[in-house]
Order: sequence, then C-alpha cells, then structure tokens
Amino acid sequence: MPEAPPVEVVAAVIADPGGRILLTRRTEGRDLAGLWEFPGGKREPGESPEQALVRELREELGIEAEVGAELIVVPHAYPHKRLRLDVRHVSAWRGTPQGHEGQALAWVPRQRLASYQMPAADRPVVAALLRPDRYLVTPEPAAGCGEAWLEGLRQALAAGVGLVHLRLPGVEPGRRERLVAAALALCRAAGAQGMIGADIALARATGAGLHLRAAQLAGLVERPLPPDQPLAASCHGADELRHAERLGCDFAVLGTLAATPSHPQGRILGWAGFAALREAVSLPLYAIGGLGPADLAQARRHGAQGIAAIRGLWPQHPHPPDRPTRPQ
Ligand SMILES: Nc1nc2c([nH]c(=O)n2[C@@H]2O[C@H](COP(=O)(O)OP(=O)(O)OP(=O)(O)O)[C@@H](O)[C@H]2O)c(=O)[nH]1
Repeated sequence: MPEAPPVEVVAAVIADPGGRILLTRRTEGRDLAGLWEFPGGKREPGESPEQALVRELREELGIEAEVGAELIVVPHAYPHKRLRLDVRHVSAWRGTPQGHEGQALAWVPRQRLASYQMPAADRPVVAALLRPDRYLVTPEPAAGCGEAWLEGLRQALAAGVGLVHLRLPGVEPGRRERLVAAALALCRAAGAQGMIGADIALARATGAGLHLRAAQLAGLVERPLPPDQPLAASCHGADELRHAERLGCDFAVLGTLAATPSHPQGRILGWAGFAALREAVSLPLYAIGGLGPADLAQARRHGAQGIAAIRGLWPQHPHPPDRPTRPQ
C-alpha cells in the first residue's frame, strides 16, 4: 500500500525586539497536548504556505503577520502520522499576540529554547535557530605543511564556518596533538566549536567535541563524553541515525548526497533520500557529499541543519601571498 502523503504544517518564528521568540502551548485534548511549539497549523487545500501562516496567526494570536525568510522544512514521522513542518520567520506584524484559543504564550530567550518540552519535529528547528549551518571537515595536512593548514583553517573560520571536524587520521602522534591544540585555539578565538575526529581520549583530554566514525558509533553502548562536550557521528542510514540519537549525539552527518573525489562510490542519497532518512530521527543533521555554501538553501528545504564539506568549505589558496610557510 502506498504511504499516505505527509500532513503539511506551517509554523512561525516570531521574535520581539529583544530577540525573544514566541512559543505557544498545545491545549488539552489535542495531539501532543501540553508541549510548546511555534505558532502555526495545517495548510488547507489550495493555500500557499504564506497564506496558511497568515491565516493561522490571525486565528490563533489575533495578529496580522508579514511572512519573511524560510528557516527550515522538517519532514518528520511520528508513530501515528507523518508531517512536513515548514518554518518561516515573521518579519513584521500588527497587533499584540494573545492566546485566542486558550493557549498559553511564552516569550523565550533563544538560549533557553532547548529547555522547553517541544514535539520531536521541533528539535531541528531549534538547532537551525541556534547552531552553525556550515560544518568544515579539515583536509589532511601534507607533511611539513602544518602552517599552511592552520592558515587554511583561519581563513575558513574568517569566512563564517562555526563548526570544525578536525580529521587527521594519517598524521603521526605528537604532530597530531600539536596541530589539534593550535586548531582548537583558532576555533576558540573565532567562537567556533572544534570536534576531534575519532580520538575519544584526545577529546576527553582537550575538552573539545568528538566526531565518531560510523564503525565506532556501532560499537558504543553509552555516550563516551560528558553532556557539556558535543558529540557527533557520521551516518549512512536509518539504523545508524537511530543509534546516534539513542547514544545522545548532539548532531550527525548524513551522506553521501552526491559522489565526490574522496568518496566516488557508495550509496548516493540525493535530496529525496536525505529527506526520507531525516523523518526517522529528530537529531539535527548536516548533509555531506559534493556540497558547498551554494547548497545551503536546498539543504534547509530538506530538513538539514546545513552542509558539511571538505573542499566546499576550505579556502582555495590557504597560503597568504606575503607570508612564506615555515617547514615543520
Ligand atoms: N503549529 C505547530 N505544529 C507543530 C509543531 N511541531 C509539530 O510537530 N507540530 C504538529 O503539526 C500539527 C499542526 O497541526 P495543528 O496545530 O493544526 O493541530 P491540530 O490540533 O489541528 O492537529 P491535530 O488534529 O493533529 O491535533 C500537529 O500535529 C502538531 O503536533 C510546531 O512547532 N508548531
């Protein structure tokens, strides 16, 4: 039997001048009662997402809203139904939001959003509001080119990368620790989060995040780091994603979107395949495989937090023209 199409839902991010965001509480007797959500509701036949959102906000809150930029579209499968949650920013509104359907309202500072109990489909929405959209995976530094590699990282951070997977599998011990320490210092100075590739002991020793390989993830039965150290994993299918979620990962990287020189083979998901896997979990997900900043809008429309990439996020010419690299 073909699967029923998902329920189309639109919801709004409404921010006050202080940056607090409006959440409303689902009233008793409804599905997911008692949980906090972004105001909105189901699209009616023939309505565009914008029209549906304007109507819902008028009915529920008594405001006349102007719909602004897209934030994210989350495809999600609850045990009893599938939905596509299309979340838009509201750029301006007239009137004072009130609970016209008896629902409670809360203006919530962004950093406190995660402490509100919300439906599972909202976890990627909150992450999209709070966390970086670009996850750089570092290329392997060539022998003697540590300075150039650090310069590449510096430039990528300056270009706005907020999350970095320090992936150095072929670098010999000693040099690895030195490069990781220097890279983490650059990340800290830029306000970015560093994630150490695969090495649990080094992540514990440095206090940085940890990015697990898929094979490593499969062998773990509990979270290998305290909750204040971010944990991520590379995943290729639904079972790995569910395991990453059970283990308490903060996010995962899912691929391969398209073939790349570093991964020419393997299962190619495409955006439809990515969105289908996205439904299975509420973990924030980065898409990987032949992607760059130009793919961000497309990624968000398929439920991704953003994109992860080596080439797509690494500067083309990491050597500054006026500074020769020192051999290491
Ligand atoms: N408005 C809104 N709905 C959400 C969010 N997250 C989420 O999973 N949903 C789900 O999307 C659907 C929105 O439909 P609705 O608000 O018109 O709810 P309803 O009471 O008519 O639906 P119901 O018949 O499922 O109870 C609900 O099933 C709701 O649980 C969110 O952040 N905002």
